Amino acid sequence: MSFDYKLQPHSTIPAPEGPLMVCILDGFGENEFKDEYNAVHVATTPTIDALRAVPKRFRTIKAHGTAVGLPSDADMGNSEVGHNALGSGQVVDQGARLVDMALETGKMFEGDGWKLISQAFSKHTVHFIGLLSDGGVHSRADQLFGCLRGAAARGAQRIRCHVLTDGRDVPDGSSVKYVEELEAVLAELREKGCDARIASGGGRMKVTMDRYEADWSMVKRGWDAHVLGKAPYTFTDAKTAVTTLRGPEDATVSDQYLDAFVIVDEAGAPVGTIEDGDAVVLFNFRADRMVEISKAFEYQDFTTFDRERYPVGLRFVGMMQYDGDLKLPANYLVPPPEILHVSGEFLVKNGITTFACSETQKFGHVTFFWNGNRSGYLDAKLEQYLEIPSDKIEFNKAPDMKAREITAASKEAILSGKYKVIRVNFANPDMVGHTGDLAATIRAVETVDACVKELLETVDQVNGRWIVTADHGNADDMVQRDKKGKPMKAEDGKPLPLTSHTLAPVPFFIGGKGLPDGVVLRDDVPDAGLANVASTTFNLLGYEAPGIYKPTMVQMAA
Ligand SMILES: O=C(O)[C@@H](CO)OP(=O)(O)O
Ligand SMILES: [Mn+2]
Ligand SMILES: [Mn+2]
Repeated sequence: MSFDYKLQPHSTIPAPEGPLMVCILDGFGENEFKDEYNAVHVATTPTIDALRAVPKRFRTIKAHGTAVGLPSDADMGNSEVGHNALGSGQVVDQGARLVDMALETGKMFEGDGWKLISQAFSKHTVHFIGLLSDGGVHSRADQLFGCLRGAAARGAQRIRCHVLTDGRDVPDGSSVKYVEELEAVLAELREKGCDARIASGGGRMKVTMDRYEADWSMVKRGWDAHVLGKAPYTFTDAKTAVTTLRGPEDATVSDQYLDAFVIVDEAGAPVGTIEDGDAVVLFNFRADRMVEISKAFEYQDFTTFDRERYPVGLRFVGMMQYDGDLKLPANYLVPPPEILHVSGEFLVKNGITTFACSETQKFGHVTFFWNGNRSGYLDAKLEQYLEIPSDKIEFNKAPDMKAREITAASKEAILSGKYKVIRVNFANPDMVGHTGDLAATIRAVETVDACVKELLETVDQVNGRWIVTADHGNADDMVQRDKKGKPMKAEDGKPLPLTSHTLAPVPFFIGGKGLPDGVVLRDDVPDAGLANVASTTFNLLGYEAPGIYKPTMVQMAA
């Protein structure tokens, strides 16, 4: 029987005259630490402050851990799982957890993806490329180690690791520690007779891990280093590479931005180029930053940059399949989560029009992730997706990013009368927060507050309704803290910046001139999280929520 997408009118909440806007403040958490390092708290935000003061129309919701399908409540939220939950109304086991289970049960080593790479075990090299940290957003080092040990135990003769340093999901400077940990595992494999080494690397924001085609030159730098063995810097070991490229203590380069490097032998030859017949594993489970490098490996006729040499007979797999529509890559180690019946499908199947907008850095978040990791339109006749090109610089240098352009385009869409749903993502609190630059992050938050004001006023002009929320924390804590929550300082007395997301819940606001006074937040869903937003969205559009979704957070007061 085919799934029934028909939406029923809500029993008490009437449909709005104007549109419903759903506005995501990326990386804007409601943190318990309300001190000078909380950019959300410190910033001057009259709009959001006023929203917080409206009774029964503001609450916080969970945005991390098991509430968004991550392995444990120690896992911070991120955009992928956050937007998946927001857009699908459901909590599914996410990549991190699925890989954990595949390793625990040994299923990983029985699948077709593993069979493919194992063809290279006896006579060729197996390469592992990915983000080396335990951030748990894109990858986890312990999962890499599990794969490495699994390959060596099953006969891999030669292994090469190509490591992207993090400093974004984990403290900056921790790259050295992760390289040491990996070197220890590789030494253990060498003792067992497997020739295992690190071959190349670079910082995640400079090499390989571009997303949404913001800057393909990053991917080319990765290809050159990992495949061709060409990079601006060569070293004979990875720890020296990372410590040298970070530079002197008073002028360090962040782990995120380390230049590409290649490890060479005493004669200066790269130790691990990728050759005909080799196997390549991308060990990140998260999709967005693996799609471009996957295309370079997978597509014979790839022309976006000159690969110079394309190894023949590669055995190429992703940790997961990163794009189900493109079937990219064709081979993978663990099947990705299946996210079915997302809210966008209900909308288009009921003839409801949508406008979705963000800048490049978050464009796929409000489209691809929102739609359960589907690329392209669900129905091109009913939807318009607008991407505003992001700047190609470090975002603390231009913390306004493209917020004003996004606002202008969204206002136009709201006023056009063409769309019933307007979906917007402001990247600033997250992207600037990741730089660890407190002053710039405060500015980012203030800019977004001003933009939200404009959007709310525009929605009011057309008697619409709105939801303002976020996908996870980031700007709400900009300092590393000890177990008691006390800000940590470096030896020179400077605070240690926090570049990662936080575990904080996020705000959830409803309102709008077109929202009847009686529509208020329920007080009987205290544990609600991002997955409860979709039901709420349908109610505010005047429909009952689909039965398979997490419960709504609103009701019409009696
Ligand atoms: O930049 C990214 O890739 C992640 C952090 O690793 O951030 P977000 O989940 O907000 O996209
Ligand atoms: Mn995000
Ligand atoms: Mn982020």
